[in-house]
Amino acid sequence: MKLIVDANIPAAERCFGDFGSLTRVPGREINAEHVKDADALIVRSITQVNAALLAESPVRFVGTCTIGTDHIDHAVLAEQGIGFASAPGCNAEAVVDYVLSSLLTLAERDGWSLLTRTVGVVGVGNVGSRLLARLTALGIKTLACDPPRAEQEGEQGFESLDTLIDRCDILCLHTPLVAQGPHATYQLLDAQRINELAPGTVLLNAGRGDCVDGLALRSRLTGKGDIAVVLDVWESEPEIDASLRDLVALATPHIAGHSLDGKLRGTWMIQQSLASHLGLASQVAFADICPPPALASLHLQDALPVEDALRVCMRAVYDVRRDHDSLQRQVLKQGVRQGFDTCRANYPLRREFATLGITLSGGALALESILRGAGFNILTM
Ligand SMILES: NC(=O)C1=CN([C@@H]2O[C@H](COP(=O)(O)OP(=O)(O)OC[C@H]3O[C@@H](n4cnc5c(N)ncnc54)[C@H](O)[C@@H]3O)[C@@H](O)[C@H]2O)C=CC1
Ligand SMILES: O=C(O)C(=O)[C@H](O)COP(=O)(O)O
Repeated sequence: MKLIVDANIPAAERCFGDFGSLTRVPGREINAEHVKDADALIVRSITQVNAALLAESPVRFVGTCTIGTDHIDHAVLAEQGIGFASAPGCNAEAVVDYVLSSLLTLAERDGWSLLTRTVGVVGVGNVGSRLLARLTALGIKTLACDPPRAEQEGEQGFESLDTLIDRCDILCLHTPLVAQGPHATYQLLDAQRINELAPGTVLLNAGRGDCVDGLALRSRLTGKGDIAVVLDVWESEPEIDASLRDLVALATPHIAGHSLDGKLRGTWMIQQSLASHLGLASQVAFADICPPPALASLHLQDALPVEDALRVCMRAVYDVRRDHDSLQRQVLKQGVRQGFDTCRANYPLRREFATLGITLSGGALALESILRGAGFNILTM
């Protein structure tokens, strides 16, 4: 069996080596020539899997080691009877870590408290529901918007997007890109909604770039300039709007989900799906491919203000400022397109909050529930 595998998929040899021979190709370069004699194609989000790619290909299985599937033409796969799997939820915890890191960083930079804000979460799936759970555990007031779920499960617990815009200090977008239909998300935040954001609002998008009208966002930032924006995802990646990047408070190159744990979980889930597609038993356990973290534990022995304690623990694991700075540096060096992709290809090792064990003593014992709520692993001494 011949497998074409995105070069940025970790542990691919370990996970897919038993199925056949692997050819590694950078995701943006995978083309019809590569797949003309392949049996399986394993991608991440940057390979457009469509009729043009698959027209002359005998591929029988496509797997994407990602949550999002907007790069996949599902109709073409169905027409050609090609098996498909994605990795729902694989990096959802990493995205939540990213959101908390971003919000606590902005709070510190601009002198406000996250704990007193109301946060609106748009898209309450694997990412949004985990984010809501952690925010709630931190005692933060939240509102949720998910019209497809409200339609299926009833309105209780869900609000309209307009209510969130009206009542929230912070708006976090975690919607998939859906081009058409009653719940389309293409430019969900259009010019009108962007103009309706109250001064001081923080807008964070870690869903898909096309869910926000970038030109309208740029006008709001160059005009009134009275909102703060965190963007991990962009229209036209990797050729992102350089002037929008200059205007936002935190700009990162679509890495919110790039924890090692999240990437490995994605690879492993697709390995499981391919094994089941082939009617084989999977030979790889997740524990076989996921290494222990370099930083296993941290001890806090006295009281700290709550948000300072959160930042100390969070930054021991992940600091979003590193990714923001790295994009800025790389864009200056190589230009927007190349800089964006270099940051992603050379992404440093990052673990999830849950990999950090925290022990507490003295005054720090009072921080137990808040640190656990933020996603850390509280160890007993
Ligand atoms: N920046 C990054 O690195 C990452 C980005 N993502 C993006 O985040 C998206 C969400 O991820 P998950 O939560 O795991 O997906 P999911 O499929 O579990 O949940 C998506 C939720 O959005 C809701 N939704 C759909 N249309 C909506 C609308 N018009 N308004 C409000 N809600 C709507 C759905 O009903 C669903 O509950 C992915 O599709 C992907 O595009 C995911 C992982 C990493
Ligand atoms: O899982 C998703 O959906 C994502 O957006 C991925 O985290 C993006 O990862 P890459 O495919 O860009 O490596």
